[in-house]
Amino acid sequence: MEKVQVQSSTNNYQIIIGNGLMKDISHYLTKEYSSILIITDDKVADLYLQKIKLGLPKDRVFEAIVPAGEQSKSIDIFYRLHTDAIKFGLDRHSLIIALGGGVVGDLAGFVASTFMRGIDFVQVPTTILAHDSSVGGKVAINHELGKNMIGNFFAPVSVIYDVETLSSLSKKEVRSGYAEIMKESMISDDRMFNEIRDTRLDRITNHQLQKHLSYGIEVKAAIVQEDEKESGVRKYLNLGHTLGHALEAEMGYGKLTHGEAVAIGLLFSLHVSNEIYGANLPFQSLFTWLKENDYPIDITNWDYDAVINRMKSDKKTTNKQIQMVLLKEIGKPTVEKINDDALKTYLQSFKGKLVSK
Ligand SMILES: NC(=O)c1ccc[n+]([C@@H]2O[C@H](COP(=O)([O-])OP(=O)(O)OC[C@H]3O[C@@H](n4cnc5c(N)ncnc54)[C@H](O)[C@@H]3O)[C@@H](O)[C@H]2O)c1
Ligand SMILES: O=C(O)C(=O)C[C@@H](O)[C@H](O)[C@H](O)COP(=O)(O)O
Ligand SMILES: [Zn+2]
Repeated sequence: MEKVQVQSSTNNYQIIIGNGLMKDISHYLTKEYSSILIITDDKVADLYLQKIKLGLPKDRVFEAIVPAGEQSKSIDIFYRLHTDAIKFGLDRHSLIIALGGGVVGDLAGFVASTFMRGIDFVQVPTTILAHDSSVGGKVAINHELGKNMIGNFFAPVSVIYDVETLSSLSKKEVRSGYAEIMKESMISDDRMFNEIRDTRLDRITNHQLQKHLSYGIEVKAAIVQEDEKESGVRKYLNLGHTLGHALEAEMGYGKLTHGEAVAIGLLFSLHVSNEIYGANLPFQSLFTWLKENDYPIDITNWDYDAVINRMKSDKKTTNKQIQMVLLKEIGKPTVEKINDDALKTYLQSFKGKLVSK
């Protein structure tokens, strides 16, 4: 078992990573609660809801199950969960458990942050991607016009990461989660970037996965501890997301997974970095890794103006000026303002590069 401590402005919480933690979840709760609401999605419920309930007191536990997928990060489902919480009689001494991937974590965390102006919540991540989403307290739902536009910074009281659950993930979800690990390596360490790039996701061992997850969590925890509300270095965790989020919204939530969209964004960030800084970042090498691991990178049908318009609703935008996280080198992130004309040129040359390869 591994423990990582994170200091936030409201509380100090632990990320506990290990095998088989879920069935003993009560051991890891730091207080007695008047009642507990488990929020999960229908796929995760089939796999793990009974298991987690075995470790909780029977008389005070309620459950709310939402449809699996990005579309559940919606205002309607958010409202329905508040209705459930009121009807179940939750009070200010109740706990919400977010059991699932990043969708459930972001959604349930936002419900917890707003129910009676905020009650405790625990993240119980079940995807690789959720090593990122469960840490750092960004909670949100989507607006039709933009990703995570309605949300909050609200730290969990703990993160209990039972990595045994990861064995039931599909290849698509492994791929999606690894895009964020790739991101964390790109903003922090050339050696780790090379190691991930040399990893074939269909042949990954448990040992490799746990090493990469621990690495990703350490990078994320250190950054959010230094800059919780994203006034500085936390922006680097947004590498690949200015384009990634625009694509998720433009294609329709759920068409591309978050990680698949971020993966395209990561490649684009290398392209723009090479163009702007005259750098020699490993565009070809990342492109090859993405193709070898079956990331969907078909960009032939993009409407550039629509994509640029979506990029403007990114939360880093100031005075309608898009800002992208770029790299001077692997491990040396920067933030750069980019005007719309330049962005269109970069998108066109990016497409040209992908088509010619
Ligand atoms: N708050 C943050 O800091 C942060 C960081 C990164 C991503 N995110 C958000 O996270 C979301 C993506 O998270 P995600 O990729 O985990 O998506 P997800 O929660 O939709 O999970 C992906 C799919 O895997 C299924 N699943 C979950 N656990 C499983 C398991 N153990 N076995 C089998 N199937 C399982 C789910 O039912 C779902 O169908 C996006 O909305 C993104 O914006 C937030
Ligand atoms: O924690 C962060 O900060 C991140 O940027 C992590 C991202 O992987 C994540 O997708 C996050 O939700 C994006 O935040 P947003 O502020 O761009 O919506
Ligand atoms: Zn992300």
